[in-house]
Amino acid sequence: MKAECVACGAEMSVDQRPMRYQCACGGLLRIVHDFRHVDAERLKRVFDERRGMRHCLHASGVWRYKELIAPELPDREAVTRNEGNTGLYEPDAVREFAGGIRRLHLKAQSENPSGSFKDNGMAAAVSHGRWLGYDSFACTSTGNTSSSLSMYAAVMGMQSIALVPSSEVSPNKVLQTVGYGAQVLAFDGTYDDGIRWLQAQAEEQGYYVCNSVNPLRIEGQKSLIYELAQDLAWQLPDWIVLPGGALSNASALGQGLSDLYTIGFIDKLPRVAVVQAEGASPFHRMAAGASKRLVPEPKPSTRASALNIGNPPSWLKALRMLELTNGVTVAVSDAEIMEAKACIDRSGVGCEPASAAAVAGLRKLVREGVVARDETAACILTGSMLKDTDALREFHLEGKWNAPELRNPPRLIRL
Ligand SMILES: N[C@@H](CCOP(=O)(O)O)C(=O)O
Repeated sequence: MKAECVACGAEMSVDQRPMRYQCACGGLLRIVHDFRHVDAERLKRVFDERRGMRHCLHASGVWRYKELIAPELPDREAVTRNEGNTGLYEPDAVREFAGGIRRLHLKAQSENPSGSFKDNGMAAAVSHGRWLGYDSFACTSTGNTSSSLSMYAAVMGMQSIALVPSSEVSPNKVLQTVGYGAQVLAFDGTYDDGIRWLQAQAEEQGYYVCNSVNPLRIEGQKSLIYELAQDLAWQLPDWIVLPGGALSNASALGQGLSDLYTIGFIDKLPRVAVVQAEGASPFHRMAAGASKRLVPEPKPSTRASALNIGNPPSWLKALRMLELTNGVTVAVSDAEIMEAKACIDRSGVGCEPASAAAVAGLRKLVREGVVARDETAACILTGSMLKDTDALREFHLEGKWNAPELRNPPRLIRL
């Protein structure tokens, strides 16, 4: 597989150990494909046929698109838990909440087997790591990446190591990671500190790193936009709106949209909006400011714990995506996030707080007139409602946050 540095353009291979995550200049890598001979119409038919399949590699919502993700990877090395194939919903209440735009879809990546969007990318990363001969897989995580990694490591019968901040993470996610059998190492600090440690130690420890600094994670994750496009008969909405923490989804969207456009699957690029939490918004501050270099936030803090990241490694990839799609960024408060979450939960779709940032951000962009009421959008829901049950308790039982009309505490009765 050929990779290219996103900062300086240097080319290298990622076909042998030690796995490379960065160029000598410090830039992250992206996988480069040669799509010149791809027949778009034939592939669309193949992807449609695979959509109806069950119990085989191509039934996966990632490996359905294997030709565009990792054509060189032998099929026998591809690991799957039937990831992808997630639901697409149009709840009217959420559309109204978001400002009453013409059409709003929610793509529930939360319906992945470990309950978050990470599975799309993780399926590709662990498969690649196993192909290279690794048997120890590591990540640092606020809990979704670690749950996903430990699930796949368990499926492969291999070891996983998860560095997890000792505070401001959801216990549900940590317990899920423990349950799948990872060795969890708790530390004082944030995701950013964990990434620094892995960058320095992984090779010496023999770990294959499964965070989104790994270009294969991004390759797998781009299947999200392939699947959404296929869901919608290859007609994407005017806007794709997604939360931004480590910015892996923003990067994957850039890669996936560029593929779809280059190959000719779509003839128009949607605009993309990246929504950050106010307490952890270095990317938004950079995009809104004059300098195009990310200034890390030393003490990120948001209730949407999956977004609690001050130094997102993929910021340059995400910036390129904004340039490609004429995209925008916006920041929303924790109260706005929790209100949007209550509305999404009440619609029957449900999500974790970080996901709700997408809908809160869309609402703000409609209010500001950036998104017009006659436009269409899809919001990406990244994690399941059960990923953070403390958030439900705080909102419904403890009366935290606003929007009392959405509160629904149980009533005590005497039988
Ligand atoms: N919220 C994430 C942060 C890790 O991001 P990654 O994209 O580097 O895996 C998590 O679930 O840990």
